[in-house]
Amino acid sequence: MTARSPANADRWPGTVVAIQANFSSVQLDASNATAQPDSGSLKLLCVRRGLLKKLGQQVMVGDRVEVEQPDWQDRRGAIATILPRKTALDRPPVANVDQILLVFALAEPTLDPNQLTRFLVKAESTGIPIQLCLNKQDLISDQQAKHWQHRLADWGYRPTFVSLRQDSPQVDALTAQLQGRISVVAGPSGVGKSSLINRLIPAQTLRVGAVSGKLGRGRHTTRHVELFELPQGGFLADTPGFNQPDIQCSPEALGDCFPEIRQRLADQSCQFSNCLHRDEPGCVVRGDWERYDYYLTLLDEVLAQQQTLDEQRNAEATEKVKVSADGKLQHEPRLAAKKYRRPSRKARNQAFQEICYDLSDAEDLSQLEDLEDLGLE
Ligand SMILES: Nc1nc2c(ncn2[C@@H]2O[C@H](COP(=O)(O)OP(=O)(O)OP(=O)(O)O)[C@@H](O)[C@H]2O)c(=O)[nH]1
Ligand SMILES: [Zn+2]
Repeated sequence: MTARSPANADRWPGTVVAIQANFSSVQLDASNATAQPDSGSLKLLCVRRGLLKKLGQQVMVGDRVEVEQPDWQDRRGAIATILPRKTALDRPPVANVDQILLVFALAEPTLDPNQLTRFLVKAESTGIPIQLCLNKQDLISDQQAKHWQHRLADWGYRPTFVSLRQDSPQVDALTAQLQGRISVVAGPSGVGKSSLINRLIPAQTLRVGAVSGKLGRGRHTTRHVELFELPQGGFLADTPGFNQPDIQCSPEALGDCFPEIRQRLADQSCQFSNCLHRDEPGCVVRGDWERYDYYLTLLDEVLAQQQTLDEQRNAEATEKVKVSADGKLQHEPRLAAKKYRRPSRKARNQAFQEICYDLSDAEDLSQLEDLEDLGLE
């Protein structure tokens, strides 16, 4: 985390840990502690400076920001700068994620290689590094653990085996992997994600980390993403948003989501550069490896998806689909030029309400110009 420099002495660096409506909860860096007593590990409820709004810059959970004019008493401030993002996940919407912590159980529920593959491919498709954690080691024999270790090594993964029922030293190894990083926890239901988070973040921290007032929504609502600070530094995002592993990537990109394929293509090349590794001649990927059939199944899925998308795009280009009062789809020709269409009354009202909401928080009056832009003055 960056320390404050004299040049930006009135700006306080921090990380956005939650967003609700127009407010961001910003956890200030611990390095601020010397400048303001009690400001380290302090959260401020912040609005966006008017200029950021004019530039159309949205704040995301995980964003590194600089806060101005902190009101230490009321714990409020204004976000003056959003620093460039290293990464930006879509679902869940979190910026600067360093790794995805994928949690599965070795038993109860039974470790299903097909389901694990779907989650792994989904995680790989983001391009963000993956840490695989296999929990409930206490429920299987050493021999079974070895079997999974070798099997997953063939897939290209080196998981951390843990048991949250026992004092597992491997949990410390996991702690070290998470330190100083932003990690998103993902995995199916019942594998022990909550148990792991409770182990990694003692109850005290969680209580302190809980948002209040205007930000106070449950941490398990789908829209809500929140980062929890780890005692050793770093943040964990626990979110259900990631947990439907619907694979959305192009057929050409799917191969990149399998370490086995990456490995084969690192050593040699297929005859055709756009090879999808099915039945093309001169393919170096096709062959006798465990997950090849899973690859083919997922390939069929993404090919079907792409076809649907192409059809939708073609239809959208020439016509508009509307749902009539009796639930039937109606096709209408598309209006030629956008500028002749007035925004709907609903859209204008919504935009108006959003701006009023902002104004009621008295950020500054420059947003009145936004009203003019919308023709609502
Ligand atoms: N035997 C055993 N049981 C465990 C272990 N870790 C968690 N459990 C149990 O597994 C069950 C599910 O754990 P949770 O932590 O709620 O799992 P989760 O992944 O958060 O589940 P969801 O909230 O449904 O997503 C609970 O009954 C835990 O007590 C473990 O290491 N060994
Ligand atoms: Zn090929």
